[in-house]
Amino acid sequence: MDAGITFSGVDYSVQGKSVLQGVTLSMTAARIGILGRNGSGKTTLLRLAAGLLPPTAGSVQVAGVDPAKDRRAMLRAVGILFQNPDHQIIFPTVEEELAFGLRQMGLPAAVARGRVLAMLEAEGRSHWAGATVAALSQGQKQWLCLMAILLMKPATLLLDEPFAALDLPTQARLSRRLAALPQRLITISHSPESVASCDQIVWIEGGRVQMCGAPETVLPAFRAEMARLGEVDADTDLAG
Ligand SMILES: Nc1ncnc2c1ncn2[C@@H]1O[C@H](COP(=O)(O)OP(=O)(O)OP(=O)(O)O)[C@@H](O)[C@H]1O
Repeated sequence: MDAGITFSGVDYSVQGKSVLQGVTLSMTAARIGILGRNGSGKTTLLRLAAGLLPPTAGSVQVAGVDPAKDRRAMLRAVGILFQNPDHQIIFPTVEEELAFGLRQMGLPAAVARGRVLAMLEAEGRSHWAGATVAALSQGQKQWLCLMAILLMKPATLLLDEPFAALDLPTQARLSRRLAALPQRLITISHSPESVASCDQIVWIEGGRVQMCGAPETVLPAFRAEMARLGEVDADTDLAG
């Protein structure tokens, strides 16, 4: 595996609001889970790691490269799956959407098309090639976005709640498929169960790293804190 993703003293503010403060992290393990409550800053962290946002202060490095400065290098380095596929999909048909990343990487149209059709066939979904994206359900759109990323074979996959819109059999299939991938996976979740098999857990709270380490250390502390907060009959502590 490569040198991973490092954050050094990263702050991120938007519209005068401080979203992340002093984040210093080294994400080098093969399977990394990012846990935290709603609004804690998880998605922002992922977007910084993908170079979609530049830090307000500090620096982010992906395999030694600033992801916000070298977008082309990032196509091979990281692929990001957004929580909402509607924020990701650009093209009207499945085939065009799947081919887009490959075309950006410089592949000729005929080669990109061949890879897209081969993947659809391997997935038993050849009939989807000309289908309009608007005709797909949310779960099917999420699957489409994941396939688009897998076609590009990035070294690290950044997954923002990848199971949120999927039914249980599809979740199980996707879990098996993700588990078998050779790439580094960084997965956001609210649920400690879904990241229990990761090698490294990053717990974000209020825009800061609350804890980072092995699941045996971080998950009991996270569960205890969530249980404590659940006892408190108020949501005034929720970031907003
Ligand atoms: N563009 C923006 N403008 C204003 N506030 C923002 C913006 N982006 C993020 N925030 C704020 O930053 C905080 C963290 O947002 P973020 O989406 O990173 O949280 P999250 O941990 O991924 O939440 P969730 O689990 O609910 O998806 C939230 O309070 C959010 O309102």
